[in-house]
Amino acid sequence: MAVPVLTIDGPSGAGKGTVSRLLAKRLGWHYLDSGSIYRSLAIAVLQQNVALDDVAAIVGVAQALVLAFECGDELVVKLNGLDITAQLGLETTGNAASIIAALPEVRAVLLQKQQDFKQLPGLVADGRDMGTVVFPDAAHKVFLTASSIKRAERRYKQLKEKGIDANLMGLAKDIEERDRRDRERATAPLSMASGALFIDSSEITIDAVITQILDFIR
Ligand SMILES: Nc1ncnc2c1ncn2[C@@H]1O[C@H](COP(=O)(O)OP(=O)(O)OP(=O)(O)O)[C@@H](O)[C@H]1O
Ligand SMILES: Nc1ccn([C@@H]2O[C@H](COP(=O)(O)O)[C@@H](O)[C@H]2O)c(=O)n1
Repeated sequence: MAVPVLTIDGPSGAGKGTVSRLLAKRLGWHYLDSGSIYRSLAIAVLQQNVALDDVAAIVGVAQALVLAFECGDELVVKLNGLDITAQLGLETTGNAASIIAALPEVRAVLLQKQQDFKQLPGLVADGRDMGTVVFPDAAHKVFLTASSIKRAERRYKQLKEKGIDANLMGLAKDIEERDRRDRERATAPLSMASGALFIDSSEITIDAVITQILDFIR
């Protein structure tokens, strides 16, 4: 039986994770936060003091990566049995993830780990290349974006709520730099999949985004 897949790609802070988690719950489907895999790898690489340009060593860390995901209201991620959820959302983690995600050898190792999430009754997958590379045959594809200043403001609020110190201008600069790297890399760059529904969430609520996607897939 074919497994229905809904892919939601877009830049950092567009709301992909929030919307995907809520949709997965609503539909009773599995959820893949592919960014958390790249982020977990970045944490493992940094923990082991591997340089971010040492391709062979990073591939070794990727091959040995043992991750467990617990998807409740918040996603809990364990690396080799240890809870790394608190480190996942840090900007340093996101920036390191984006640097190693540009390496084709790393993407090749992580491809199957992501495809393994495709299981009945269905999957909502969020990331940068879900609809273009990882699940090109997905039944439904969405490209979710928002202006970079809105995304920086949302990220700022999110970090402050977690008690993490943040600087709005610094966040905006980091987000733009990460977007540029994700869009311009040679392998699996961030781009809109053909046939995807385009949504700009700058001026609309999370509920409105969810309604548009549910209307699209029904
Ligand atoms: N339409 C919206 N209106 C207001 N706030 C929103 C909207 N969409 C998302 N947010 C808020 O923006 C923040 C970032 O959202 P989220 O983490 O889902 O983005 P993301 O695209 O998954 O980012 P990343 O790719 O970096 O993981 C969250 O605090 C979320 O609640
Ligand atoms: N499918 C994906 C998902 C993520 N990345 C890279 O990881 C970085 C962190 O992702 P978040 O979604 O958690 O912000 C992101 O900037 C990308 O470089 C990816 O390449 N492909």
